[in-house]
Amino acid sequence: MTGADAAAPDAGESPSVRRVGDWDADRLADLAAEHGTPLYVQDLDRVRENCERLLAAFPGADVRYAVKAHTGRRVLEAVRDAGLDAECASAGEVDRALAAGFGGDRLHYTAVNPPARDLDYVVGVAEAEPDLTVTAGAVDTLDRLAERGYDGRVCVRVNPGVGAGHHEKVRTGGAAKFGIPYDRAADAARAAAERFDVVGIHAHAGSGIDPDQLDSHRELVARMGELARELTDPDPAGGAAGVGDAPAPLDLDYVDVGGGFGVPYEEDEPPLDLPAVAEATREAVAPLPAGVDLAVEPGRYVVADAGVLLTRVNTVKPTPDERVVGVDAGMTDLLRPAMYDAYHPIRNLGGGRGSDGGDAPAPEERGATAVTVAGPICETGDTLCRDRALADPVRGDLLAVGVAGAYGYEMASQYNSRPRPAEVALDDGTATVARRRERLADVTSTERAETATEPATEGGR
Ligand SMILES: Cc1ncc(COP(=O)(O)O)c(C=O)c1O
Ligand SMILES: N[C@@H](CCCC[NH3+])C(=O)O
Repeated sequence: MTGADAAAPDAGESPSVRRVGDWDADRLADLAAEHGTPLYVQDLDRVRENCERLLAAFPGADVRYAVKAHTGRRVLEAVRDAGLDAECASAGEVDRALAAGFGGDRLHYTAVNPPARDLDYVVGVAEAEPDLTVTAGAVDTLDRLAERGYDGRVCVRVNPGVGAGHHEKVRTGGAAKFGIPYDRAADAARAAAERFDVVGIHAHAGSGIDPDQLDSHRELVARMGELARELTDPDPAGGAAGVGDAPAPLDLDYVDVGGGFGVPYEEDEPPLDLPAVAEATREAVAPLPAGVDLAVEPGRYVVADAGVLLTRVNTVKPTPDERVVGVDAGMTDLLRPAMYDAYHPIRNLGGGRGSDGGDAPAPEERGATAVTVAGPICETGDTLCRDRALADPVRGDLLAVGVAGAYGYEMASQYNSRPRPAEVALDDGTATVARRRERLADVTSTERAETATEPATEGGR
C-alpha cells in the first residue's frame, strides 16, 4: 500500500515535536498511582499524528513502519489504520504484524543473518500471503530461501558504503554486516531475478540521523537512485537489453532508502525539518524510472515522542561527589542511556515527601539540583542521567523520562531477574493496559517443570 492510498492527511497540522514538558503531569501522576511504576505510557493519538506527518511529507511514497521500534499490538493497529506498511526484522515481528492485521501486501521482512526457524516461518507465511516481500542482504540468504522452495517477492539489500546515526553502534550503512556491497549489488540483483521476483532494492543509513548528517543520507539516496536506473535500464550501454551479454532490465516496484529520521531528545534540540528531508530525498533519488516508487521505513519517528517512562524515586543519597537519586526503573526498562550514553529528558513531577514527613513543595517551587538518576540494577552503568539539573528530587517523587516510546520497552530485559514493566496505551484520552506488568513467575516461566519437556530447538511458534 502506498502513502498516497491512505486518507489524505493535512501536512504540518500537529506539532512536529512533543517534549516531556508537554505531557499532562496530573494525568501521568494518576496513571502511576493506578498502575504502579515503572510504567510506560504510549499515546496512540500522537502515534497517529506522527504517521500523518510522514505520509504528508512523502506523498506517493511507500511508508513502512519499522516495527522493531515498538511492537505493541495497539501501536501496530494504529499504524496499520493510518496506512503505513510494516517492516519486520524477525519472524516474531512478522507474527505480530500479521496478528495486528497487516496483510501480506503490507509486510516486508528484512532478513539479517536469519536463523533457520525464522526463514522456515516466513516462507510458510508467504505460501498463504504471496504478496509478502523478503529483503535479503546476502547471497547466502537468497540461497537459503531458494532451498526452502521460495520463489516469491524479493528485495535486494545493498550496503551503500555510507552511513549515519546517533551512535556508531546504530550506523548501519557502510557496516559490512548489512547488505551486499554496492559494487556487487547490480550483479547480485540480476542473478536473484533468475530465481525470484525481484521487486525492489533497499539500503538503510542508520538510526537517529541528525540534521547535520543529512549529507550522508542524501549520498545514500543518490547512490540508490543510480542503482535503480542501472537495473531498470532497457538499453544498457546502448546495447539491446537481454540480447547477447546485455543484462535484461529488472521490473522494480520500488527503491527503499530506509528509515533513521531522528527526533530531538534534548529539550532545546530543534526537530528535524521533515518536509525538507523528504524534498532532499526526492531530489537525490531522481529521476526514478517509470513505475519505480520511493519507499522509506521510519521507526523512531513514529513512536519516540509518543512515549514516556514513569519511575518513582525511592532513595536520595547525597555523597561528596554527587547527589544520587535512586529510582525503580533501570537499564532493564530503558537500556538506551547505558548502551549508547543516550540522553533522555527527565521531568520531576513531584508528589514525594519532605524531610518533615509532609508533602514536599511542588517541583516548580524547588531549586534545581544536579543529580545522577540511578536504577536498581547491579551495574555501574545503570543510570538514566548523570550531573543533570532537576527540580530537587525527594523520596516518593515521580519522574517522567521523555521520548521513551522508541526502543524503550522493546529493549527491556529481565536481567537481575527483574520483571519487565507495564505499559498503558492512551487512545483518545482513554487509558488501557497494553502490556501487563510482568511478575516474578514470568521470569522463571521457561524453566518450570511443565515446560521442561518442550524441545529446546522450538521457538514456541
Ligand atoms: C532495516 C532498517 N529499517 C528501518 C529502521 C528504522 O530506523 P529508525 O527507527 O531509526 O527510523 C532500522 C533501524 O535502524 C533498520 O535497521
Ligand atoms: N536501538 C537503537 C536503534 C537501532 C535501530 C535498529 N537498527 C536505539 O535505541 O537508538
